[in-house]
Amino acid sequence: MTNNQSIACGTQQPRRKTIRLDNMNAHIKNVEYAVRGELAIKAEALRDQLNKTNSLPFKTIVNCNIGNPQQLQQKPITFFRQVASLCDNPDLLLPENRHIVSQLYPEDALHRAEVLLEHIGSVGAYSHSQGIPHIRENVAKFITERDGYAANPDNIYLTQGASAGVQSILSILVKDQSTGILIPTPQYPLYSATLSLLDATPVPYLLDESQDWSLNVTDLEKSVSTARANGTDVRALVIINPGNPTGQCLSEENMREIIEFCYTQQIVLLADEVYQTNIYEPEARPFHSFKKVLMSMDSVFHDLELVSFHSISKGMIGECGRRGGYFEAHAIDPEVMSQIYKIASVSLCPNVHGQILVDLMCQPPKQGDASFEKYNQEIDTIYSSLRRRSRKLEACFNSLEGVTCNPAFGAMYLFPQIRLPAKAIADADAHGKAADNFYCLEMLDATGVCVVPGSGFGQKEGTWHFRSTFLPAEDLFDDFCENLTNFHKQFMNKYRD
Ligand SMILES: Cc1ncc(COP(=O)(O)O)c(CN[C@@H]2CONC2=O)c1O
Repeated sequence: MTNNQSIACGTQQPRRKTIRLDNMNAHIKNVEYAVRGELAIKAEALRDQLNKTNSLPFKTIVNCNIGNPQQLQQKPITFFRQVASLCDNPDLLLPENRHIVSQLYPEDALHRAEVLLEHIGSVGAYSHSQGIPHIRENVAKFITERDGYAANPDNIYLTQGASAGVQSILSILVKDQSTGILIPTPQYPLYSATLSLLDATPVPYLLDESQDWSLNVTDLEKSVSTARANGTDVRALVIINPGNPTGQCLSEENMREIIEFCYTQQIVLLADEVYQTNIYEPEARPFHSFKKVLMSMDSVFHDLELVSFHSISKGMIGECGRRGGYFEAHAIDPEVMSQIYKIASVSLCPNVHGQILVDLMCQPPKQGDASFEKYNQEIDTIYSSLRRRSRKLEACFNSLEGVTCNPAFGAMYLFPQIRLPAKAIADADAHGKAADNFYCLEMLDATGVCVVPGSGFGQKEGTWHFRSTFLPAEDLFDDFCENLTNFHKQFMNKYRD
């Protein structure tokens, strides 16, 4: 029987797919990214269910799994959206429209959009692959003003969020499986996921929960010497400061030790500083950039290879969806810089909307500008609310039986340790789940709150954690904490030994 005949009478075998799980890129199958993993997928399914029935014990899903402020009703910064909307619709700037538009937009927003468009042309055009030179000059100016040491626009790349910058630099650094990259435990899984994709060797170093998640250089040295003894070519150290998921903020002294360590061990320092304005104890734990600390040290260290990352997704801005960020590549071999440029050019350019927001993040309204008061008031309102919510949720977690939680000195997360009854761990095992994952699934089913199990970030053997943002809107926060408290009591009673 011909194929057509077999199709006609419905007896044809299903056509074998060309691309299948068994023959696709195996490195992709090894990738894990818990921030949007099992819990987040189940939360979306429950959200769909809520839209159809009210059969669940809660009315909404609260996504505390991801640092996505505007998903949880945080308002965008007015000035930023004014300038962005004018850049998107330049006819608004035409003289014949000015008398109407100037009733809706402040003078400094109109002027900023005109200046940007002089350098951009159209937001619909490809830009320079490194990012628009004018914006890179503004980023360099921001870094120089922040640190007190010069930054070169040629060493700055605008990126599709910090994620794209991190993945680009790691792909340059990783030669083959023997390449080792030091990543913290716990870590933000962008790093472990990208190393899986590149088939590189993650070299974990433990953060000390008993010391506010501090980093001990002695532990770094042990990790490096063990890895190198096993034939791993350890080349780079990832530092997330302020920390995700742990919220720690490094002291200047600790940073100097880390810089000396990298310099003597011939290790490239990758400084993920996307939370540099999410600083909740600025007196006790201020933010210092690694670039500033490096340049403040003896000039012998100034040749250390350092790549620093920043993003528009965090801080008080939270423009995650616009995908904007940058990295500054310091003291990188010029021939390697050419390779970085080549790879950037393969993707043509980062999106221009994200670039505009990077410009606004780095050069916001200044004292005396028409929009300064409103801008400052919006930033302060968001900042003080984040700080209050951080402390409220920390206190809530520390009030729970068997739970301890370090304060968040920075970032947007808390990472409490949960001590679970043996029966709960046994039940988790029976369900084929890690104990913290099982606890988080039970929390989601009972409250609609979606968090991420500590196993998605890595944790010290024998400990269990979960990560939650403190982003739910402040007017819902007391209910949010009460729901978590009630769930925890029920869970602990259910599994009490
Ligand atoms: C430490 C760190 N670096 C980089 C990024 C990437 O940011 P971009 O949006 O600029 O690519 C994130 C995002 N934070 C993720 C997303 O939300 N919750 C998280 O843990 C992050 O937490």
